[in-house]
Amino acid sequence: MHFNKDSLYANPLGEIAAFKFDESVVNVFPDMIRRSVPGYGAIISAIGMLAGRFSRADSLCYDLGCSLGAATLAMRERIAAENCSIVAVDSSESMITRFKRNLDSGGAGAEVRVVCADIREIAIERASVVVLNFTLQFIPLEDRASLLAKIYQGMLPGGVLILSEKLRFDDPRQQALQVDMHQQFKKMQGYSDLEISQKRTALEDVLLPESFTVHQKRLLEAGFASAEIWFQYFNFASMIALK
Ligand SMILES: C[S@@+](CC[C@H](N)C(=O)[O-])C[C@H]1O[C@@H](n2cnc3c(N)ncnc32)[C@H](O)[C@@H]1O
Ligand SMILES: O=C(O)C(=O)C[C@]1(C(=O)O)C=C[C@@H](O)C=C1
Repeated sequence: MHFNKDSLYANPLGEIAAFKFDESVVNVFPDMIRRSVPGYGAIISAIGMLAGRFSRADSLCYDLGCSLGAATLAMRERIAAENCSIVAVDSSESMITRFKRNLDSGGAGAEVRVVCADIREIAIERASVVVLNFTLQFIPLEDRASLLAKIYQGMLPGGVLILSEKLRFDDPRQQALQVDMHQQFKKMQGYSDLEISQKRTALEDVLLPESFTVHQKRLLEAGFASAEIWFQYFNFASMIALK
């Protein structure tokens, strides 16, 4: 994997284009996500642990919005069930091309199928584990309920959905505090005020965070028996929904 340092927003940009998962982001992605999402590494390893526990024989594990496959690779290491493979899906061709190239260089464990597609358009079937690791936040608000309902319907009884998201808070003081602490986290990771503010502009209208209450309500409406937060670090959280 390439570990180029993310300096995409380091210089003043005249016009700030909407954030896209293109070639320039792919080149710096592992560094960008690790320095932008507090707790990212902990979440990736827990996804591996959960896949080890919930994966079933003759089932599929889905990594939806897989990017360069960090969650897929963590799951692949831990899946011991017979005839259980991983379907990794992303709509960014640049991400998928790079992920396939990295995957070709080897590694043991569950079989992995890498697919370039829109997750709103693929079939979900025989799923024991489904991962949406910081992906749902990029799906238009009006499409989120139907996507979650499709996932629920494609899951086997006893299956798990791991949903990680940037959260927003209804209380204005909480919202201001948590956003501010996240910015402080980014500064401690070496991002400048300019980088932080230009990235914030690029993500506006692209990354749409919702509150935990909204996520939980929608998961229950999709059919899940329960949905709880298992990890939170400021305004970034990961939820477990059980079928
Ligand atoms: C923040 S990244 C996900 C990080 C990744 N899951 C990980 O754990 O490293 C969001 C990803 O979702 C993908 N994405 C956004 N909308 C999508 C859609 N409708 N269908 C498929 N992938 C999508 C983007 O291309 C991007 O790679
Ligand atoms: O909120 C931010 O400042 C972020 O950079 C978050 C975030 C994400 O949550 O996906 C946005 C885009 C990149 O993929 C990496 C991190």
